[in-house]
Amino acid sequence: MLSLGQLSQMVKEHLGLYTSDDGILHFSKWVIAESSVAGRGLFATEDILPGEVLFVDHPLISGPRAASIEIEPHGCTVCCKIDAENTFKCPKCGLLLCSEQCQSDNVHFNDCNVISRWVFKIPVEDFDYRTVPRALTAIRALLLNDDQKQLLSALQAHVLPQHGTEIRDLQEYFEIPESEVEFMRLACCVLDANAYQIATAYGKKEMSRRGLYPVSALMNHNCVPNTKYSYNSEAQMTVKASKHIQAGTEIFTCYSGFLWGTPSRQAQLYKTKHFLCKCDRCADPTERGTMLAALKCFSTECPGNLLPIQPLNTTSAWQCLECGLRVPRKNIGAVQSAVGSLLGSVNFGSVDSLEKFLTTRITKYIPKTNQVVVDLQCCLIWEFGEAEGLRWHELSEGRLALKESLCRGTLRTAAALGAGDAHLRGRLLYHLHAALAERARRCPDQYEELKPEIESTIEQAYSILQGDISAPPDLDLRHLGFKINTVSKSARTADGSSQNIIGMMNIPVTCDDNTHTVSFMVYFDHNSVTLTLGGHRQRTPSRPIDHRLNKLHQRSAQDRTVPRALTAIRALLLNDDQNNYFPPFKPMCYLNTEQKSGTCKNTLKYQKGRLALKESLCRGTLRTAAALGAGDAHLRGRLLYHLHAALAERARRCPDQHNVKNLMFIPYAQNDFDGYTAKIKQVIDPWGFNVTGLHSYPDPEQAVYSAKAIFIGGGNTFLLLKRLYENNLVNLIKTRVDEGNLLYIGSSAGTNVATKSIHTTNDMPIIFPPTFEAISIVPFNINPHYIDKVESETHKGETRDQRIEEYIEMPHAAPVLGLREGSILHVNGNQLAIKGIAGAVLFKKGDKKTELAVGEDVSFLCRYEQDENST
Ligand SMILES: C[S@@+](CC[C@H](N)C(=O)[O-])C[C@H]1O[C@@H](n2cnc3c(N)ncnc32)[C@H](O)[C@@H]1O
Repeated sequence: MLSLGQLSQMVKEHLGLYTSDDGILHFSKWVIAESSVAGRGLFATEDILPGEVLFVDHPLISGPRAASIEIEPHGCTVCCKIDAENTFKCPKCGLLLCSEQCQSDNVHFNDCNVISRWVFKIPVEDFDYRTVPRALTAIRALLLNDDQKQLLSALQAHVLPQHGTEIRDLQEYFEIPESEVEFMRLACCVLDANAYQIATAYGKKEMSRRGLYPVSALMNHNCVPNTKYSYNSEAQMTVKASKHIQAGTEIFTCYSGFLWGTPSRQAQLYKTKHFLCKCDRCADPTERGTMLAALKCFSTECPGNLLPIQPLNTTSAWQCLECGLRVPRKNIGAVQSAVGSLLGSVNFGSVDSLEKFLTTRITKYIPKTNQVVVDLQCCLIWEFGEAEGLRWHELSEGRLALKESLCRGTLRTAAALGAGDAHLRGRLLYHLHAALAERARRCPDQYEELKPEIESTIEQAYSILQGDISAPPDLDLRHLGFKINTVSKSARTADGSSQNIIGMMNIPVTCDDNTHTVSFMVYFDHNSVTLTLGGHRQRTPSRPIDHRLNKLHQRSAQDRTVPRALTAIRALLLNDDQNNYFPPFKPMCYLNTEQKSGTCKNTLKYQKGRLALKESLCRGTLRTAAALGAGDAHLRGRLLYHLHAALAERARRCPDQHNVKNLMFIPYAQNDFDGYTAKIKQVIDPWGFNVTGLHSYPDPEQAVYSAKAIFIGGGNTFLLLKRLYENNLVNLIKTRVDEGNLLYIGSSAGTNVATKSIHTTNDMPIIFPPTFEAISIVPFNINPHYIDKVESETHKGETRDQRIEEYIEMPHAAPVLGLREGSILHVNGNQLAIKGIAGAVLFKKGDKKTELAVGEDVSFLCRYEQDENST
């Protein structure tokens, strides 16, 4: 047996081999000492603050967890991928592998070398594919050097017949030297007493592993620990204080389920670690008032709860806190078994049945505070907003509210137990934040009210979970304040690879004193977030340097977990010339469009116009050729070929452009959404369309994504634009219209917002939109309901012409098309025509007002380029 001094020295050397990310060797604020709880333990030598790193440990050995192999036997023993179709047995040693690459990996080379030295009793083909992987972690102990073997042997081992059975099974297949059998058996006993399950990356399904972390192994257990631990992608384990640890006190971890009731924890600890915990929580029948173990009183008249009289005695009778009824332990056991059987009937794969079971069945038999209820509640929390079919945008109002209240309830329970900044608390705070953010997205009016909690929950969640491989991949971005609109989490990219897409995100980025709003697609794959440029840049009025971008830059200097997005974001700081070299856009696959490769600038600015321009140039040149009498000349053939290709491309982009049946009405310009929609419906439905109001959809963005045609009605333009921005619809509508995927109809205010800006509306500015910049389907302004000056008019106010002229004099002014009542501007790609019955007028800087007749082609307006510097 090593002395404490020798053990401390070995531990120091072990830690010294692996410095943490910050380069600090965390060994200064604690020592290894005799513990009154059990054997040796770690003790604080100084006060340690919550969140302080105690040490960063590295596994002596790691490998598959025997229990998980029983459940999921098809894991690769090198990369841990579970791939039943491709896994195969190594012909030399019988270990499972998933690829040639894994077979030639060093890890496998070493494993195989040890095993293939043994004499085989039966051929590899006859091996049960579980047997060798189950023993693999212990087999790897044979590869340790002498010092490491000594350290392993110095750790606590429960040498009992139930530990090490995997080595006995291994001996059925191989003749193994006795010394190796002995050491592997010891390794199994040490592993069972000390190993930690290694967390996997968020959302990644892989074979579960355990690791023997020698320093962590010296921490004793307490049901309310004062530390938390997390893993990075190299399986390094960082142990931090989850609460203030006073100098001289013992440093504890928790070996059991934190939200389990005392009888369950006791049973598990006894069975696996061979001790009965006597901590304060275990000694308190109510477990700090959380009543996690409580059962309903057996007396049907009584609403009270039963709890163990002496929780530290596993045979203690239970008693009702209300009526005092005493129940023998064996009767309690019978109820607990019945609850267990009831749980066996639940289909855990179905959230619907889980929710139904939780809300209608289980609470008939056990109190709402019972650990079984709390556990099921956690299952729902993790699923709502995250699982397939239950993504944020698909979540019903009821479920969103339920998620929020379950998060709050479970946070209360964790706080009552004294969890401190435990991983569980971080996870719950993240989920509460996400639920609140979703609520704010759905009800923008509530944003101001929700904002403080949205920010504080993510702040706390971030400080607890940062650097943790199992943390949600968008934690960083949410913490930086980016609003992420969930669209879909799984989609296929154009190159065929499967990606998880969180959604679209608009980031204001400052460049040359102008703030650009840039749309990104947000992807994540297990432990990183990727932002991909997509959508359109929009210039918005100048704002101060974007502090979030700076924050991201600063963080990159010290934090390796900065999302891979950083490089993409930095690219936004390039000037226009550099921008031309920016790599081609990736297709925005979830919108089902394929954007052609091109420079950033081209794709952004001219994508829409060029297809339409090509079409109209082909037609124009064909007309010229025909007028010249070209006949079937080569030139005509070439032009026809190009016209055909342009038409085919248009048809590909909008396969059913002319097959609109449903019209999405956006009533945001008025306040009576239902009444306004009903009015429009009454007129349009009889024409063979089905009109639905956007307000009737739970997720407006999602609804507009799916719409083929929208109609934005009139009312107050300021109010309308504000609501469009609040619902993130401005960029979305522009993108979809430009791609040819969405038909746009606007009347009055709906016409104003389709233009470059709303400067030329006739409405009163009753509310502030974030900017006057509008959807910009056309690059000029419109004045709807244009009225000519009536010479006999005695009214002394400004005429419409005077008002428009005032705008035209401004440096930022674009041309203004005045549409008289009964006029329509028909936009088809780059072809613009005045239609209807009343004609229009055009105001341009430096020009006199021009009359435009019905039928007139005004496509030239589309080519109007505003001086970029004048905004
Ligand atoms: C990982 S070791 C902890 C370090 C151990 N005390 C040592 O000296 O190496 C786990 C073992 O320590 C003992 N232990 C840990 N926490 C305990 C507790 N709260 N009460 C009783 N025994 C405990 C149990 O025997 C358990 O199996």
